[in-house]
Amino acid sequence: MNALTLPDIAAQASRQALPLEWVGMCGIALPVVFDGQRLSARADAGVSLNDGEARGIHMSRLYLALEMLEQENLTPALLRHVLQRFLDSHKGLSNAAYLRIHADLLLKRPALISPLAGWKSYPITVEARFENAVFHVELKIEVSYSSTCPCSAALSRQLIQQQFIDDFANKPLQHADILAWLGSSKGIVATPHSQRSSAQLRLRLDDYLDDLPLIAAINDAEAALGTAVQTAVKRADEQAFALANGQNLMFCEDAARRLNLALKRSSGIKAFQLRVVHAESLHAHDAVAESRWNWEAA
Ligand SMILES: Nc1nc2c(ncn2[C@@H]2O[C@H](COP(=O)(O)OP(=O)(O)OP(=O)(O)O)[C@@H](O)[C@H]2O)c(=O)[nH]1
Repeated sequence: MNALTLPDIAAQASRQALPLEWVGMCGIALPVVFDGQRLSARADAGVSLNDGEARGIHMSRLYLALEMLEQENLTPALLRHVLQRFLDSHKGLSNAAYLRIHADLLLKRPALISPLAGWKSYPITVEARFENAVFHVELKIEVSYSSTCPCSAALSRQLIQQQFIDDFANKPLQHADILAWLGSSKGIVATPHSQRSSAQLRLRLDDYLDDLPLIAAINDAEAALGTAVQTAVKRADEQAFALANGQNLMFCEDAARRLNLALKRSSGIKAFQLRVVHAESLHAHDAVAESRWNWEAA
């Protein structure tokens, strides 16, 4: 059999000599390891194509470099190695390398009162880039929480007062009657609206971190928000959640401000952008607030 040489189109000269900012593959399936968990991930891997004369990059070389992520814990150092391999395998063609990893991180969360626990899924993206010999890592994290509208709560309280006036006007106030009234539907004639809400965090990390502060950032964000969505829930937990929401009324502006203050204190973060989305049950549209810190400077 004749040994034919395989045609290599990527090695041809480009008809239009033009550099490209990003060339690569998106949506590559691969397992990654983080905090002892094997996560099912999707990767976007790319390099710049600075040599405008070259027809194409070598996709397979980027793909094969991703093997490094299969066994080793995902750290800034590992991401840097992968990006360095992207560049080493594209000498003369590329001077910037990019990697985005999308996955869902599962964390076990205890119930508020009962001795139960359940898993919660957090969509994360780890984004690393090597540009002009400088290495950067960013994290994107989504955290779900519950928010109860403070305005709606005040309006509901007013209606409850009005109902109290209607039911007890010109009557002697008896403790037992009031207690029974409070336990009836008239005692809560109006309820404030609450919604499942989402905080989308984009965190630029300090240089030379040993680990990705994903779990710490999630924990700090949930502590600041106060009413993270729950996993396993018995009635005692639901009651505690109702109380927590009643003590934690917030507009989207409140949520954004709280997160801003908490993330400034969170370690390993040198800049951030955040966006909170309250998927309103009052409206068919969302209430949204955004905040950033050090973003342009970092
Ligand atoms: N550059 C480029 N390659 C593509 C594209 N779509 C598919 N490929 C394929 O990706 C495959 C791998 O490309 P290379 O990494 O250059 O493969 P190779 O030449 O066998 O590997 P090397 O010898 O390391 O260069 C090739 O078969 C390409 O046809 C595209 O849009 N651009």
